[in-house]
Amino acid sequence: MAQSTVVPPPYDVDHTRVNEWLLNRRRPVRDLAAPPPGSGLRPVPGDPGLPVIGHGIELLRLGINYAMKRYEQHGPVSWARAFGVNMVSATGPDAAQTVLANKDKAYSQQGWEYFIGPFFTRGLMLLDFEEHLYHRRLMQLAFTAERLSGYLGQVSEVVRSGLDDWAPGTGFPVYRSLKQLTLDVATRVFMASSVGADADRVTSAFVDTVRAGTALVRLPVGRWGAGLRGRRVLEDYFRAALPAKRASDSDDLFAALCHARTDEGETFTDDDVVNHMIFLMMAAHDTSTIATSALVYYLGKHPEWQDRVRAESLAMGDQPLTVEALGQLPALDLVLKESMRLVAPVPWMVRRTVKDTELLGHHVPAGVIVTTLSWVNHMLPEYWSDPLRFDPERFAQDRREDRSHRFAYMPFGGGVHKCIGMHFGTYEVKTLAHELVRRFEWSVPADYHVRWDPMALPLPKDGLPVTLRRR
Ligand code: HEM
Repeated sequence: MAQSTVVPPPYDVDHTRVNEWLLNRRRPVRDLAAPPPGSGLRPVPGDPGLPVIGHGIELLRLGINYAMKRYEQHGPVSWARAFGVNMVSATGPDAAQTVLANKDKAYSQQGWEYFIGPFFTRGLMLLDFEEHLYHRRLMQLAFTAERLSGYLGQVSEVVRSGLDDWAPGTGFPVYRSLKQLTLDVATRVFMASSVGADADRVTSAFVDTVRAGTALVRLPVGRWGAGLRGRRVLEDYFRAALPAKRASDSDDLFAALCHARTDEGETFTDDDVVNHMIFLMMAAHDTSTIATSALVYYLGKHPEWQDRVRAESLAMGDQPLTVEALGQLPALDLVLKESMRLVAPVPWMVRRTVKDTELLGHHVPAGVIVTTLSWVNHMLPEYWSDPLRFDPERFAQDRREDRSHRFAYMPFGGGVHKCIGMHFGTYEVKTLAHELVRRFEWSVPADYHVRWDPMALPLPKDGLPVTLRRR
């Protein structure tokens, strides 16, 4: 595969001198580890960065821009030290495929464990191999087509009543408002309840647990400490709700996990249910909020697409959205795909090698953190025409640029850990968008460019203010 040409940053960073310096300085290249003699493998090139903090500052300040720079400098496989460990970047679709398809069983979820293990312990994404398959099979029972249809009806209800409360105006804070709405959806669909008086405590516990993963200081203080406290709040919350849920026959996801039973009689323990619920709430909440925020942003920037999406939704009338009805919104489908290409809600995926392995001809030793970078893959000009341009038609049948490589487009990951909530998440975001365009019109100034925070997940730094009008 030809090396990528220089790609401008896909989102703005502050063009301060410090950032420019961080982005452009070159350090002497060092090998990560010597390949076994006679293996014919090459070492992984890279460098450790500054003493103690390594390249952590660059990653936190520059995010994908920095990953792109390293790809240009070293190619698809390189290493850097950050957050106290050596990390190998597996950039580009070929590298992502090797890692995520994991044919050699060399890549384990212990990579996530290192960053978010203390906060999301034994969530599905943190389990490995046989144990993971066991839990995934059981959890799948909560995501059958029949269950999804049931959830979808509830999503529509919550979204419709939530949007009735929105007070339009100039500078309307899209991100915060969507985050509240997706939390309301999650508490209704996942728990058949409202977190009510606990809402603020539970919401901030989620925020703290998610942000803790990129703490530079991994001690029970500051960001890391807040994450640990957040985890305790969530555990107490779900554990207290568990007995009633076990006894109930409600149609929410929490109850579905309590009652999941395979033909062989396998079930989840109480601890399993609490761990899975905490992870699921996190996995569903931020990702959907970011995907919807990106979609709202691009529709605000491109009124011709907003009109097109609205025309389809208005033509559908007031009927409740079903799985089939959602399939009849092709423009919305294109726009959502393009929004998640331009802003991958989960921009990187983390693994750890459990044995020495080969990655695109490079020797990667056991015990190393390996990251695949979906957001970078979405931006490579080898796979996408004019990658920085908002161009939903690239996903249309006659172009299908996403088929250029199985791992060129991977907002939901790939391989055995591919997002189990992909269909639910897609329905939720489409429902939100459908109800939004029916009720409102919105715009952003022509010279406005949102900045996505490279900390943990890409959140709009300024909360994404738009001018919102009721139709
Ligand atoms: C737009 C919305 C979403 C996006 C972009 C997204 C993205 C992802 C990605 C990239 C992964 C793979 C991580 C890896 O391989 O390391 C993943 C895994 C996962 N997601 Fe999602 N997700 C979304 C919504 C949801 C929702 C709504 C749920 C639950 C209802 C959910 C539950 C999960 C779970 C449980 C896993 C772990 C799967 C496993 O390890 O087997 N996600 N998601």
